[in-house]
Amino acid sequence: MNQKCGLVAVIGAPNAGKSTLVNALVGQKVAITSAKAQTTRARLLGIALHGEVQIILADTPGIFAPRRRLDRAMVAAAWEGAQEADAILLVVDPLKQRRHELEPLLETLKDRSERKILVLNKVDASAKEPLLALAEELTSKVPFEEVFFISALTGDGVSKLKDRLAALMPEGPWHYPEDQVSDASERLLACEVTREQLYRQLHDELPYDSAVRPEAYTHRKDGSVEIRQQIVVARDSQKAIVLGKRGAMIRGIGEAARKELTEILGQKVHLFLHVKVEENWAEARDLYEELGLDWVK
Ligand SMILES: Nc1nc2c(ncn2[C@@H]2O[C@H](COP(=O)(O)OP(=O)(O)OP(=O)(O)O)[C@@H](O)[C@H]2O)c(=O)[nH]1
Repeated sequence: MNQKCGLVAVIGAPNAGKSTLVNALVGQKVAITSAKAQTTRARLLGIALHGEVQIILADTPGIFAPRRRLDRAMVAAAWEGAQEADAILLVVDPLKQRRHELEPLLETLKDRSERKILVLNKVDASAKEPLLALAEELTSKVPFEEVFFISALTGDGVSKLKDRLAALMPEGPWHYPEDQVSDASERLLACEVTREQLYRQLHDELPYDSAVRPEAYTHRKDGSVEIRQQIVVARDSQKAIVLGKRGAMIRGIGEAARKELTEILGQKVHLFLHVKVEENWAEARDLYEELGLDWVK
């Protein structure tokens, strides 16, 4: 058996479609997607299989100009993902290029020794001519070895990209068992599902300063799982928003998250959510560790 296995770092400005692409490559939902920028806080890995090849995808947090400690930790986590990679994919949304976030990435990428691949995403929503011009412009700035035009949403071009990635992976034994599509612990994945529901149901009312923290994850004797989570916000006024009138909002969030978790985990789920106010939680070191991020001063 000639097994192959390698790591691909997926980077790009927030909202470029990285999580959607990872899901499309893996063929099932592992990373959480959302229309709101910067939702990827923890680094989740997706594992795609292609014949004898295992492609490990680092679905990195959106990289943007870091201001606070949390942001800097996210950037560090993103680059850490790119460090040992056999290939770096830069995913760009041609419609919203977010130049202030893209330019520093291009600047850093151009001096890196890894194989670099440019992925122009969302071709389903873009015209052809500007796409070609953009590809030309970006390749003149960074020596990308290849350019792919894809739609992570419709799947257009994704299998071609996957074929190519598989061909690039070095020989070596698989790092993960065949049936494992993500090494994100179920605990963390469960928090991501709740966080996605928070974003979905509160839209722009939800402050960026909020997080979902795992409290307990217990397998009950009857085959069901009991999940307890904390929703952390920075102020009392935010707590009131999350709770809603007579708790209606948090009940709706919990119910939707529970349904999705039941489907993902394939077992009965009991989900308990608590809202906690923690001023300056973003500065709390233990939370960083729970999120799987390095503490960056
Ligand atoms: N039309 C279209 N929309 C897409 C495509 N790929 C992703 N999107 C949408 O773009 C938005 C952002 O996608 P994500 O996959 O969450 O983006 P991301 O780069 O992981 O974002 P961050 O987590 O903020 O870094 C979502 O609303 C997606 O549905 C695509 O190929 N075509």
